[in-house]
Amino acid sequence: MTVPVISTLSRIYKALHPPRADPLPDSAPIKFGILGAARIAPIALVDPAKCHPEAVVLAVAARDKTRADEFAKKHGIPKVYGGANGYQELIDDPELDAIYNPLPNGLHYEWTMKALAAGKHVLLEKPSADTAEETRKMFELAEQKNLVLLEAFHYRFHPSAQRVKEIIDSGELGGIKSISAQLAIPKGILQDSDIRLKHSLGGGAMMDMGCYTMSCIRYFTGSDPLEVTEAKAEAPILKDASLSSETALVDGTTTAHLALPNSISGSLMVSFGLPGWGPWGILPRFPELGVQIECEGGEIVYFNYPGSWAYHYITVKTRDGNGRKVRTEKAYKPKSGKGEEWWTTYRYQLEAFVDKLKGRSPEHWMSAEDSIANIQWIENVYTKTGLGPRPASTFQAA
Ligand SMILES: NC(=O)C1=CN([C@@H]2O[C@H](COP(=O)(O)OP(=O)(O)OC[C@H]3O[C@@H](n4cnc5c(N)ncnc54)[C@H](OP(=O)(O)O)[C@@H]3O)[C@@H](O)[C@H]2O)C=CC1
Ligand SMILES: O=C1OC[C@@H](O)[C@H](O)[C@H]1O
Repeated sequence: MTVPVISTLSRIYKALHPPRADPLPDSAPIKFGILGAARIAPIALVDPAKCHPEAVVLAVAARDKTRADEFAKKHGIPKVYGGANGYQELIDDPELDAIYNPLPNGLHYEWTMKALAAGKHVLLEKPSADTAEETRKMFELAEQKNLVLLEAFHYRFHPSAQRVKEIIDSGELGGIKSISAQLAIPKGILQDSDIRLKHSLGGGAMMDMGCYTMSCIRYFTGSDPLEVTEAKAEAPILKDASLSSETALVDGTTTAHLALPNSISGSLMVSFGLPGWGPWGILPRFPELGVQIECEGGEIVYFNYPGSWAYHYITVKTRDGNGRKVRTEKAYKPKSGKGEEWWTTYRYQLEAFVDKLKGRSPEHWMSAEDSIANIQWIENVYTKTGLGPRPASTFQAA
């Protein structure tokens, strides 16, 4: 027991404090600029770039210049843009090759379109945009301009997600009968001011977390749903929940049932506010981070798909004439191909993004069609709940 705990902790430590990679003498690094001093940016791009020999974060922009300066100083980023035109100045910087867009969901479309228009490749945070139509337009522009656009579904790039897919596709367990995915955190974690709770910024649990569950269901079954058969959104979790329309349209918890081809049933549950348990509900609940796949000849439980780099397990239960067998697998490093045990999901994702920009074939990718279908089915869930899709951007592309 002691050894696995120590090896897990040392892997997590190394993932969060990655060794610096020296630049390659014969391959210029891809120079990234970051839109906004977002909380996700350090783990999703700054740290992965430090340990990638062909990536460097050269610039950051924030609405408030002081905030941009502080972020740049803390993360060793040489160039800073700030103020009302800061985002546009960053995008127009001729030294940059690629833009990382971790803005609130409702701003993904506008700033990705602007970045592509300025000739920059874009690594775009999930969910791609507020609507499928916006997502389609972004990918069309990227294609027209021969630029790379990737929705940052980092979990997909991790060997553990690929191992689960490999087990399913091997046919070892027979066809899938049902799949269920959850992503939920205990109540009290999000501040009322969080972008996830603002309808006008594309907030809502189905957007923020549901995009993962929808993506997992579609990826592991290898198909799009046929129908959202049932969907229910529960009240917002804001402490001062006045029922203004902005607040009332943000789902704190959503559950949905999906019909998929081959009579597969899918279900998802996402929440920003799992209630406590025990006396008066004072004991905090553990986050729900799993995918369960029931097949004709057994079952797979994949725990912690969004944070698989830190810790995960894949339990495979098989049933055959000889009874039941259970095995547990872990996959921090691919059996073949590039990767290290300590690489985060984001580091694997960056490897693929840089490979694509360098004209190499990434080992894994997420296609435009995949991103468009994912947000379309999120919209379909919202429609079924009665809340309706998130508001389309008012930005008009030139
Ligand atoms: N891949 C992953 O694991 C994760 C992805 N995400 C995604 O990343 C994105 C950002 O999430 P997160 O980092 O948690 O969010 P933050 O609130 O920390 O960052 C959002 C950034 O958007 C900028 N911004 C611009 N306009 C507004 C506005 N009107 N209101 C608020 N912020 C604004 C702010 O930049 P400025 O500094 O200029 O003020 C801020 O830094 C989301 O799309 C989210 O879904 C989030 C967490 C995990
Ligand atoms: O991308 C994300 O991953 C983890 C979640 O807790 C978070 O809200 C989301 O933005």
